[in-house]
Amino acid sequence: MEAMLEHHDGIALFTICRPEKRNAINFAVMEALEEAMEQAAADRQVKVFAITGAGSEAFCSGGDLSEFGHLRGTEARQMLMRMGELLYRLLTFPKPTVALVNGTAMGGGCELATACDFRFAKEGSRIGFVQGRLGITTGWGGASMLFAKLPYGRALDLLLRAEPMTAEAMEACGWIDAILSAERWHEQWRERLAPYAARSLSVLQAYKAAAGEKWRTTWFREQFFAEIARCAELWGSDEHEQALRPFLRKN
Ligand SMILES: CCC(=O)SCCNC(=O)CCNC(=O)[C@H](O)C(C)(C)COP(=O)(O)OP(=O)(O)OC[C@H]1O[C@@H](n2cnc3c(N)ncnc32)[C@H](O)[C@@H]1OP(=O)(O)O
Repeated sequence: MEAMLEHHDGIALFTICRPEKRNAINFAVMEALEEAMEQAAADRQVKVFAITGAGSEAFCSGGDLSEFGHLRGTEARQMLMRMGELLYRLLTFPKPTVALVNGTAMGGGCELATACDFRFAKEGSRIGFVQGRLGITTGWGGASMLFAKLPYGRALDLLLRAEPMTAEAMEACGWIDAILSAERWHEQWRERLAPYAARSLSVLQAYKAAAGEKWRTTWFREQFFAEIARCAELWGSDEHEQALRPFLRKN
């Protein structure tokens, strides 16, 4: 089982279940995420959609490099567009969404979390938009979302540094909404989400409809998918191939 969907007190919790790969996203996880979002959007008992990773090490290490690292040309572009479409759907989801960052988040794992309305991180988590060190850019719309959600200089700094940051640094720049205790992680994120789940579905959906206007403009959509197309160009570059070589040799 690559992922699962559980329900707790009005919260639909989607868990990526690949701890041995630090919860990297492969095609099976994409499919499971698509199904989970469809179910959670349609289920009137669900008030909040949350995403986390299995195990105690990682939230999500981004795209599965052993599955995606060999993709070239059209195949790479299709993979990036597919996940980009899913993250755009998550960004415009009709109910509040939360990334429960329970450990390391790297690359596309940070893009996944950025697409959510809120990001709560377990203390000690390391978070990095590391794509720039791999000869690529964010390829799932992450930069477009980041520029819209953080002050311009903070967003650009994270992307250009392309290095793992502490949870404290990510909270200071506004990406993390709250750092929660490692010992009381499950209890604390439930406490944080309970007030949202206590609101009526019609109120939640009305606020999300208002929030969604910003993302549905032609300008934003074009920027979001142009970013993905640019990453697809870089995916086949020598710089990216060289950066992945040590990883692909090992896997
Ligand atoms: C789509 C575009 C993108 O997402 S580009 C960004 C892709 N992601 C990355 O570059 C992150 C690569 N991974 C790492 O830096 C580290 O594994 C992190 C996440 C920091 C975790 O470190 P650590 O806890 O020490 O674990 P580790 O490196 O020993 O890894 C454990 C096993 O998991 C695997 N793994 C990890 N990340 C990925 C990944 N993205 N795709 C596929 N496999 C991954 C490692 O290869 C390792 O496997 P094994 O135990 O050696 O077989």
